[in-house]
Amino acid sequence: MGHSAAVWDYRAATEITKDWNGVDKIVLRSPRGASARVSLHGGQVTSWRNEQGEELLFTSSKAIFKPPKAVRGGIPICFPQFGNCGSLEQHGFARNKIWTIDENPPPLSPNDSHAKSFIDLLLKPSEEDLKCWPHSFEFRLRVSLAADGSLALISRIRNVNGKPFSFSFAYHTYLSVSDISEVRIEGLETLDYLDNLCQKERFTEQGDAITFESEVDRVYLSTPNVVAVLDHERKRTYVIRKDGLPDVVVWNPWEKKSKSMVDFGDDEYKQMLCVDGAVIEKPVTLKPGKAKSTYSEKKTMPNGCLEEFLLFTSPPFYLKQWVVKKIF
Ligand SMILES: O=P(O)(O)OC[C@H]1O[C@H](O)[C@H](O)[C@@H](O)[C@@H]1O
Repeated sequence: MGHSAAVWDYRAATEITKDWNGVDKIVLRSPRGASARVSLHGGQVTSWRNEQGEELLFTSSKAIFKPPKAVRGGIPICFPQFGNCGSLEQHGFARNKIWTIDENPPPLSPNDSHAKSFIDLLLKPSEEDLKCWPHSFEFRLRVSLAADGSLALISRIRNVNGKPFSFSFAYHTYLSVSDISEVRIEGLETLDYLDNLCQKERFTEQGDAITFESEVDRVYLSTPNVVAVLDHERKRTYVIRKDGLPDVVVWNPWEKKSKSMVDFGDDEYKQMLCVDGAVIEKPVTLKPGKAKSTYSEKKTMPNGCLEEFLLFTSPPFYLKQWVVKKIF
Protein backbone atom coordinates (compact mmCIF):
# COMPACT_ATOMS: atom_id res chain seq x y z
CA MET A 1 0.00 0.00 0.00
CA GLY A 2 1.47 3.36 -0.97
CA HIS A 3 1.65 6.42 1.22
CA SER A 4 -1.42 8.02 -0.31
CA ALA A 5 -3.54 5.04 0.71
CA ALA A 6 -2.24 5.21 4.27
CA VAL A 7 -3.54 8.78 4.64
CA TRP A 8 -6.82 8.09 2.85
CA ASP A 9 -9.58 9.64 4.91
CA TYR A 10 -12.38 7.09 4.91
CA ARG A 11 -14.70 9.56 6.63
CA ALA A 12 -14.38 12.08 3.83
CA ALA A 13 -14.87 9.21 1.40
CA THR A 14 -18.28 8.44 2.89
CA GLU A 15 -21.04 10.77 1.85
CA ILE A 16 -24.62 10.72 3.09
CA THR A 17 -27.25 12.18 0.79
CA LYS A 18 -30.97 11.90 0.22
CA ASP A 19 -32.33 9.72 -2.50
CA TRP A 20 -34.90 11.38 -4.74
CA ASN A 21 -37.60 9.46 -2.87
CA GLY A 22 -36.47 10.99 0.46
CA VAL A 23 -34.63 7.97 1.85
CA ASP A 24 -31.02 8.49 2.98
CA LYS A 25 -28.35 6.81 0.96
CA ILE A 26 -24.65 6.51 1.56
CA VAL A 27 -22.01 6.76 -1.12
CA LEU A 28 -18.67 5.09 -0.44
CA ARG A 29 -15.64 5.96 -2.58
CA SER A 30 -12.25 4.34 -2.99
CA PRO A 31 -9.06 6.37 -3.56
CA ARG A 32 -8.94 5.17 -7.18
CA GLY A 33 -12.50 6.07 -8.00
CA ALA A 34 -14.55 2.92 -7.38
CA SER A 35 -17.83 3.56 -5.56
CA ALA A 36 -20.73 1.86 -3.83
CA ARG A 37 -24.15 3.14 -2.86
CA VAL A 38 -26.14 1.84 0.08
CA SER A 39 -29.75 2.74 0.85
CA LEU A 40 -31.23 2.90 4.33
CA HIS A 41 -34.23 1.25 2.74
CA GLY A 42 -33.43 -2.39 3.40
CA GLY A 43 -29.74 -1.72 4.08
CA GLN A 44 -29.53 -2.57 0.42
CA VAL A 45 -26.43 -1.98 -1.69
CA THR A 46 -27.94 -0.44 -4.81
CA SER A 47 -24.84 0.28 -6.86
CA TRP A 48 -21.23 -0.83 -7.09
CA ARG A 49 -18.97 0.73 -9.71
CA ASN A 50 -15.40 -0.05 -10.62
CA GLU A 51 -12.63 2.51 -11.24
CA GLN A 52 -13.83 2.93 -14.82
CA GLY A 53 -17.28 3.85 -13.57
CA GLU A 54 -18.86 0.65 -14.90
CA GLU A 55 -21.83 -0.62 -12.89
CA LEU A 56 -21.24 -4.16 -11.63
CA LEU A 57 -24.62 -4.82 -10.01
CA PHE A 58 -27.84 -5.20 -11.92
CA THR A 59 -30.88 -3.04 -11.17
CA SER A 60 -34.03 -3.46 -13.21
CA SER A 61 -35.17 -0.57 -15.39
CA LYS A 62 -38.63 -1.38 -14.01
CA ALA A 63 -37.52 -1.32 -10.36
CA ILE A 64 -39.96 0.34 -7.97
CA PHE A 65 -38.18 2.72 -5.57
CA LYS A 66 -40.92 2.93 -3.03
CA PRO A 67 -40.62 1.50 0.47
CA PRO A 68 -41.59 -0.93 1.84
CA LYS A 69 -41.11 -3.03 -1.30
CA ALA A 70 -37.45 -3.94 -1.88
CA VAL A 71 -35.83 -2.60 -5.02
CA ARG A 72 -35.34 -5.20 -7.78
CA GLY A 73 -31.57 -5.30 -8.00
CA GLY A 74 -28.39 -4.57 -6.05
CA ILE A 75 -27.99 -6.67 -2.90
CA PRO A 76 -31.16 -7.02 -0.82
CA ILE A 77 -30.68 -8.67 2.58
CA CYS A 78 -32.88 -11.72 3.14
CA PHE A 79 -33.39 -12.00 6.90
CA PRO A 80 -34.65 -13.63 9.13
CA GLN A 81 -36.08 -15.93 6.48
CA PHE A 82 -34.99 -16.88 3.01
CA GLY A 83 -37.73 -17.48 0.44
CA ASN A 84 -41.03 -18.85 1.71
CA CYS A 85 -39.71 -21.54 4.06
CA GLY A 86 -41.28 -20.05 7.19
CA SER A 87 -44.20 -18.03 8.49
CA LEU A 88 -42.87 -14.61 7.43
CA GLU A 89 -43.25 -12.71 4.19
CA GLN A 90 -41.01 -13.87 1.29
CA HIS A 91 -37.32 -13.32 2.21
CA GLY A 92 -38.18 -11.87 5.64
CA PHE A 93 -38.72 -8.25 6.64
CA ALA A 94 -35.17 -6.82 6.77
CA ARG A 95 -35.17 -5.76 3.11
CA ASN A 96 -38.36 -3.76 3.56
CA LYS A 97 -37.34 -1.80 6.66
CA ILE A 98 -35.67 1.57 7.07
CA TRP A 99 -32.32 0.96 8.74
CA THR A 100 -30.37 3.53 10.76
CA ILE A 101 -26.78 4.68 10.48
CA ASP A 102 -24.48 3.97 13.42
CA GLU A 103 -22.77 7.35 13.85
CA ASN A 104 -20.12 5.86 16.14
CA PRO A 105 -19.17 2.56 14.57
CA PRO A 106 -16.27 0.58 15.97
CA PRO A 107 -13.26 1.72 13.91
CA LEU A 108 -11.65 -0.48 11.33
CA SER A 109 -8.73 -2.45 12.62
CA PRO A 110 -5.44 -0.52 12.91
CA ASN A 111 -3.72 -3.59 11.43
CA ASP A 112 -5.80 -3.17 8.36
CA SER A 113 -3.38 -1.43 6.04
CA HIS A 114 -5.81 -1.27 3.14
CA ALA A 115 -7.58 2.03 2.75
CA LYS A 116 -11.29 1.48 3.05
CA SER A 117 -14.42 3.51 3.27
CA PHE A 118 -17.27 1.94 5.15
CA ILE A 119 -20.65 2.47 6.78
CA ASP A 120 -22.36 0.60 9.60
CA LEU A 121 -26.13 0.25 9.44
CA LEU A 122 -28.31 -1.07 12.23
CA LEU A 123 -31.66 -2.81 12.31
CA LYS A 124 -33.55 -3.53 15.49
CA PRO A 125 -37.06 -4.99 15.64
CA SER A 126 -40.01 -2.61 15.81
CA GLU A 127 -43.08 -3.38 17.90
CA GLU A 128 -44.74 -4.54 14.74
CA ASP A 129 -41.82 -6.87 13.86
CA LEU A 130 -41.95 -8.38 17.34
CA LYS A 131 -45.58 -9.32 16.76
CA CYS A 132 -44.78 -11.53 13.80
CA TRP A 133 -41.26 -12.53 14.87
CA PRO A 134 -40.98 -12.21 18.66
CA HIS A 135 -37.19 -12.16 18.93
CA SER A 136 -35.08 -9.37 20.24
CA PHE A 137 -32.13 -9.02 17.86
CA GLU A 138 -29.65 -6.42 16.73
CA PHE A 139 -28.36 -6.59 13.18
CA ARG A 140 -25.26 -4.58 12.27
CA LEU A 141 -24.42 -4.49 8.58
CA ARG A 142 -21.03 -3.12 7.63
CA VAL A 143 -20.57 -2.31 3.96
CA SER A 144 -17.03 -1.43 2.98
CA LEU A 145 -15.21 -0.61 -0.18
CA ALA A 146 -11.50 -1.41 -0.28
CA ALA A 147 -8.78 0.47 -2.16
CA ASP A 148 -8.84 -2.20 -4.89
CA GLY A 149 -12.57 -1.56 -5.35
CA SER A 150 -13.72 -4.82 -3.76
CA LEU A 151 -16.98 -4.72 -1.85
CA ALA A 152 -17.37 -6.37 1.54
CA LEU A 153 -20.55 -7.00 3.50
CA ILE A 154 -20.26 -8.08 7.10
CA SER A 155 -23.39 -8.83 9.11
CA ARG A 156 -23.21 -9.16 12.85
CA ILE A 157 -26.38 -10.50 14.38
CA ARG A 158 -26.90 -10.60 18.12
CA ASN A 159 -29.53 -12.11 20.32
CA VAL A 160 -30.28 -9.36 22.83
CA ASN A 161 -31.50 -10.95 26.04
CA GLY A 162 -34.03 -13.09 24.30
CA LYS A 163 -34.83 -16.75 24.02
CA PRO A 164 -32.84 -18.72 21.43
CA PHE A 165 -33.94 -17.96 17.89
CA SER A 166 -33.21 -19.36 14.46
CA PHE A 167 -32.97 -17.61 11.13
CA SER A 168 -31.97 -18.14 7.53
CA PHE A 169 -30.19 -15.53 5.50
CA ALA A 170 -28.90 -14.48 2.06
CA TYR A 171 -27.04 -11.61 0.44
CA HIS A 172 -29.27 -11.63 -2.62
CA THR A 173 -26.58 -10.43 -5.03
CA TYR A 174 -27.79 -9.33 -8.49
CA LEU A 175 -24.67 -9.38 -10.66
CA SER A 176 -24.70 -7.49 -13.93
CA VAL A 177 -23.65 -9.73 -16.84
CA SER A 178 -23.22 -9.15 -20.58
CA ASP A 179 -25.44 -12.03 -21.68
CA ILE A 180 -26.54 -14.91 -19.48
CA SER A 181 -25.66 -17.43 -22.22
CA GLU A 182 -22.01 -16.27 -22.01
CA VAL A 183 -21.72 -16.79 -18.27
CA ARG A 184 -20.54 -19.72 -16.20
CA ILE A 185 -20.14 -20.36 -12.48
CA GLU A 186 -17.14 -22.27 -11.17
CA GLY A 187 -16.96 -23.79 -7.71
CA LEU A 188 -20.34 -25.51 -7.48
CA GLU A 189 -19.53 -28.60 -9.59
CA THR A 190 -20.55 -32.00 -8.15
CA LEU A 191 -22.33 -30.41 -5.17
CA ASP A 192 -25.81 -31.22 -3.94
CA TYR A 193 -28.52 -28.62 -4.38
CA LEU A 194 -32.16 -28.10 -3.49
CA ASP A 195 -34.21 -27.21 -6.53
CA ASN A 196 -36.85 -24.58 -5.84
CA LEU A 197 -38.40 -25.44 -9.20
CA CYS A 198 -39.03 -29.05 -7.98
CA GLN A 199 -40.45 -28.55 -4.46
CA LYS A 200 -36.93 -28.20 -3.02
CA GLU A 201 -36.01 -31.72 -4.10
CA ARG A 202 -32.32 -32.60 -3.65
CA PHE A 203 -30.17 -33.23 -6.73
CA THR A 204 -26.46 -33.57 -7.43
CA GLU A 205 -24.73 -31.19 -9.85
CA GLN A 206 -22.67 -32.56 -12.76
CA GLY A 207 -18.93 -32.17 -12.99
CA ASP A 208 -18.99 -29.18 -15.35
CA ALA A 209 -19.13 -25.48 -14.59
CA ILE A 210 -22.72 -24.25 -14.44
CA THR A 211 -24.09 -22.59 -17.58
CA PHE A 212 -27.57 -21.25 -18.31
CA GLU A 213 -30.19 -22.10 -20.87
CA SER A 214 -33.42 -22.03 -18.84
CA GLU A 215 -34.83 -20.91 -15.50
CA VAL A 216 -32.63 -21.76 -12.51
CA ASP A 217 -33.61 -21.40 -8.84
CA ARG A 218 -31.35 -23.51 -6.64
CA VAL A 219 -29.72 -23.62 -3.25
CA TYR A 220 -26.30 -25.28 -3.47
CA LEU A 221 -25.27 -26.89 -0.20
CA SER A 222 -21.96 -27.02 1.66
CA THR A 223 -20.24 -24.85 -0.90
CA PRO A 224 -16.58 -23.81 -0.92
CA ASN A 225 -15.78 -20.35 0.40
CA VAL A 226 -14.81 -19.07 -3.04
CA VAL A 227 -17.10 -19.17 -6.06
CA ALA A 228 -16.34 -17.47 -9.38
CA VAL A 229 -18.76 -16.08 -11.96
CA LEU A 230 -17.07 -15.76 -15.35
CA ASP A 231 -18.46 -13.45 -17.99
CA HIS A 232 -16.72 -14.30 -21.26
CA GLU A 233 -18.05 -11.51 -23.36
CA ARG A 234 -17.07 -8.78 -20.89
CA LYS A 235 -13.86 -10.58 -19.93
CA ARG A 236 -14.87 -10.10 -16.33
CA THR A 237 -14.85 -12.46 -13.36
CA TYR A 238 -16.65 -11.86 -10.11
CA VAL A 239 -14.96 -13.69 -7.27
CA ILE A 240 -17.32 -14.24 -4.36
CA ARG A 241 -15.55 -15.08 -1.14
CA LYS A 242 -17.59 -15.82 1.95
CA ASP A 243 -17.45 -16.95 5.53
CA GLY A 244 -20.24 -18.29 7.74
CA LEU A 245 -22.39 -18.78 4.63
CA PRO A 246 -22.37 -22.48 3.68
CA ASP A 247 -25.01 -22.26 0.94
CA VAL A 248 -25.11 -20.49 -2.42
CA VAL A 249 -28.34 -19.49 -4.13
CA VAL A 250 -28.25 -19.33 -7.93
CA TRP A 251 -31.22 -17.66 -9.58
CA ASN A 252 -32.14 -16.58 -13.06
CA PRO A 253 -35.87 -16.18 -13.78
CA TRP A 254 -35.54 -16.70 -17.57
CA GLU A 255 -38.24 -15.66 -20.00
CA LYS A 256 -41.56 -16.79 -18.57
CA LYS A 257 -40.96 -15.78 -14.94
CA SER A 258 -39.52 -12.41 -16.07
CA LYS A 259 -42.80 -11.61 -17.77
CA SER A 260 -44.70 -12.35 -14.58
CA MET A 261 -42.71 -9.89 -12.43
CA VAL A 262 -44.05 -6.33 -12.53
CA ASP A 263 -40.74 -4.78 -11.50
CA PHE A 264 -38.60 -6.64 -14.02
CA GLY A 265 -38.22 -6.14 -17.78
CA ASP A 266 -39.23 -9.00 -20.10
CA ASP A 267 -35.69 -9.43 -21.49
CA GLU A 268 -33.70 -8.34 -18.47
CA TYR A 269 -33.01 -11.92 -17.39
CA LYS A 270 -30.26 -11.86 -20.02
CA GLN A 271 -28.33 -9.15 -18.18
CA MET A 272 -28.40 -10.49 -14.62
CA LEU A 273 -27.54 -13.45 -12.47
CA CYS A 274 -28.14 -13.79 -8.76
CA VAL A 275 -25.41 -15.62 -6.86
CA ASP A 276 -25.93 -15.28 -3.11
CA GLY A 277 -23.84 -16.27 -0.13
CA ALA A 278 -26.52 -17.76 2.13
CA VAL A 279 -27.39 -19.95 5.07
CA ILE A 280 -30.61 -21.79 4.33
CA GLU A 281 -30.55 -25.57 4.69
CA LYS A 282 -29.47 -25.50 8.34
CA PRO A 283 -30.73 -22.26 9.87
CA VAL A 284 -28.55 -20.51 12.42
CA THR A 285 -29.65 -20.75 16.04
CA LEU A 286 -28.47 -17.93 18.29
CA LYS A 287 -28.63 -18.39 22.01
CA PRO A 288 -28.75 -15.36 24.24
CA GLY A 289 -25.43 -14.64 25.88
CA LYS A 290 -24.63 -14.07 29.49
CA ALA A 291 -24.48 -10.47 30.59
CA LYS A 292 -21.07 -8.93 29.88
CA SER A 293 -19.71 -12.08 28.35
CA THR A 294 -16.11 -11.81 27.25
CA TYR A 295 -16.66 -13.73 24.08
CA SER A 296 -14.08 -12.92 21.49
CA GLU A 297 -13.90 -13.60 17.79
CA LYS A 298 -10.69 -15.56 17.34
CA LYS A 299 -10.57 -15.77 13.59
CA THR A 300 -8.81 -12.86 11.95
CA MET A 301 -10.06 -12.33 8.44
CA PRO A 302 -7.64 -11.21 5.73
CA ASN A 303 -9.27 -7.81 5.57
CA GLY A 304 -9.23 -7.20 9.34
CA CYS A 305 -12.39 -5.44 10.55
CA LEU A 306 -13.00 -7.77 13.43
CA GLU A 307 -10.82 -6.93 16.37
CA GLU A 308 -13.15 -4.23 17.60
CA PHE A 309 -16.12 -6.53 18.02
CA LEU A 310 -14.70 -8.20 21.09
CA LEU A 311 -16.97 -7.56 24.02
CA PHE A 312 -20.64 -8.16 23.70
CA THR A 313 -23.45 -9.39 25.84
CA SER A 314 -24.06 -12.29 23.53
CA PRO A 315 -21.85 -14.11 21.05
CA PRO A 316 -22.06 -12.21 17.79
CA PHE A 317 -22.73 -14.18 14.68
CA TYR A 318 -20.99 -13.04 11.53
CA LEU A 319 -22.00 -13.54 7.95
CA LYS A 320 -19.50 -12.15 5.49
CA GLN A 321 -19.32 -11.84 1.79
CA TRP A 322 -16.70 -10.15 -0.37
CA VAL A 323 -17.06 -9.63 -4.07
CA VAL A 324 -14.07 -8.77 -6.21
CA LYS A 325 -14.13 -8.04 -9.89
CA LYS A 326 -11.19 -9.22 -11.93
CA ILE A 327 -10.30 -8.93 -15.56
CA PHE A 328 -8.97 -12.10 -17.15
O1 LIG B 1 -39.18 -11.60 -6.04
P1 LIG B 1 -38.37 -11.78 -4.80
O2 LIG B 1 -39.18 -11.95 -3.57
O3 LIG B 1 -37.35 -10.67 -4.64
O4 LIG B 1 -37.54 -13.11 -5.00
C1 LIG B 1 -36.73 -13.31 -6.09
C2 LIG B 1 -36.11 -14.73 -6.06
O5 LIG B 1 -35.30 -14.81 -4.93
C3 LIG B 1 -34.61 -16.06 -4.76
O6 LIG B 1 -33.65 -16.22 -5.76
C4 LIG B 1 -35.56 -17.23 -4.74
O7 LIG B 1 -34.85 -18.44 -4.74
C5 LIG B 1 -36.49 -17.16 -5.94
O8 LIG B 1 -37.45 -18.19 -5.83
C6 LIG B 1 -37.16 -15.81 -6.03
O9 LIG B 1 -37.98 -15.77 -7.16
